[in-house]
Amino acid sequence: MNLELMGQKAKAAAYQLASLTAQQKNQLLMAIADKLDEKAADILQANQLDVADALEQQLSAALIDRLTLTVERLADIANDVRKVCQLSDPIGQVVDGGQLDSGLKIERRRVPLGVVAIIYEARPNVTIDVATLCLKTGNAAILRGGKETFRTNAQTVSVIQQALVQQGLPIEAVQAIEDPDRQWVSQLLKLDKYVDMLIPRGGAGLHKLCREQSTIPVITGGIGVCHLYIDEMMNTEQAINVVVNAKKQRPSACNSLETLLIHQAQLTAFLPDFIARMEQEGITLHVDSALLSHPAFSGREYAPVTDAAYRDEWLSLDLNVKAVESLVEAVEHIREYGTQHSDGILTENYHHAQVFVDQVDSAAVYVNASTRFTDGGQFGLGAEVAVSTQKLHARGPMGLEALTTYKWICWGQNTLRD
Ligand SMILES: NC(=O)C1=CN([C@@H]2O[C@H](COP(=O)(O)OP(=O)(O)OC[C@H]3O[C@@H](n4cnc5c(N)ncnc54)[C@H](OP(=O)(O)O)[C@@H]3O)[C@@H](O)[C@H]2O)C=CC1
Ligand SMILES: N[C@@H](CCC(=O)OP(=O)(O)O)C(=O)O
Repeated sequence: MNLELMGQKAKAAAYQLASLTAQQKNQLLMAIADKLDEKAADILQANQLDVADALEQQLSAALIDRLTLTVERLADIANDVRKVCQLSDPIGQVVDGGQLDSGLKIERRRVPLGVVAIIYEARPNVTIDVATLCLKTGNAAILRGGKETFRTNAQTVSVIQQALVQQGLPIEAVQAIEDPDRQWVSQLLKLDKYVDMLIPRGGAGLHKLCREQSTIPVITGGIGVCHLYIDEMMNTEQAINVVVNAKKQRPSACNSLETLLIHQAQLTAFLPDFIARMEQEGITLHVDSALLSHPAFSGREYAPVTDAAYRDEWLSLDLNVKAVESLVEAVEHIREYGTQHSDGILTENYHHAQVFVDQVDSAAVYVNASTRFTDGGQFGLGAEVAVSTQKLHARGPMGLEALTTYKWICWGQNTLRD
């Protein structure tokens, strides 16, 4: 494998993609979706081998859940590609502009970034989501997925490349680093001559590596230590339903709930029903040591939460619980232990909701809703390339617009500056 050559070819492909019409790009995406359906058996077979290896290595349940494709999941992925077709193409949109006194007519026009590289977890849908969003925005992509999903990714990338060929486009528009050796990741980080944006999706080690070694501008898709705060003014039953959804709907995802903060005025009314429901749902509570003495917890064994557990994701049916004296204390806890991903308040008080929204510095802040909504599909973006946990140049679920930049186009009539 020659990464320099890969970069060169990706750049050349990107120039070609940049001048495709919306119709041509949509045709390509439809071809990818149809090929995914056609090749479903091959993809699922490769995935079964990846999953079998992961099971043999006794990898975590969260990793295996992310890695696993089913007939339904694969059909959903293909349908998501079709949904991206239906979105309007941001490329070529004139953001603003006008006629200047000098006579120049200027336009600020949306254009592709060029080449986007993504390092991501062992989650096969990401390969398709990222590739289709990049192609729809006229960007070439270099993909480096998690080592546990290399067989599945080889199949899905091949499907994408077959669709590219069918549409008369260069296969280098979507390339994958197929060798799992991490030395290629280190080399990729230095390809600034060809790669315009790097998106590392994953944990702290990956982000540190990219921050320290990448010569390419980086947008981080970071871990989600997500919180819900139950305010003193909140209906107990509704709050419990939201907590169950945020924790249980897909615990392996980065936007699932890890820590529940409860206003102390709610404890007596809330805890008995809450504890019973958690038992019923199979959710294991990890209780703050200061809260363990509450009578609602007596007669049962609970492990106290460690500081480290507050700072990390469970990604399983485990949940930290802590009482706070005020909204201010809840916000302070989230500032200290959160990862600026997704955090929410459950309240019937509009003013409290506003304070929370203003004071919590996360990519997605929720009022009376589950944190599980932080997702490009759910936000109406079709899909996502990552959930950015930084502020520049994109934040939260990154859809089509996040894969564009703009250009100033200046139309003159042999116009000269005075
Ligand atoms: N906000 C977002 O968009 C996303 C957030 N996440 C968060 O990240 C968490 C961790 O996920 P996980 O899969 O464990 O992530 P990892 O950081 O372990 O792995 C993600 C990718 O980075 C690579 N990688 C990690 N460390 C290095 C390194 N030192 N050198 C080279 N490559 C490296 C991995 O390669 P290899 O295969 O060799 O291990 C893999 O391809 C999730 O729980 C989730 O919260 C995950 C995805 C999206
Ligand atoms: N946005 C996605 C989760 C984001 C994601 O892919 O990250 P992860 O679950 O950590 O691999 C969803 O809601 O399913």
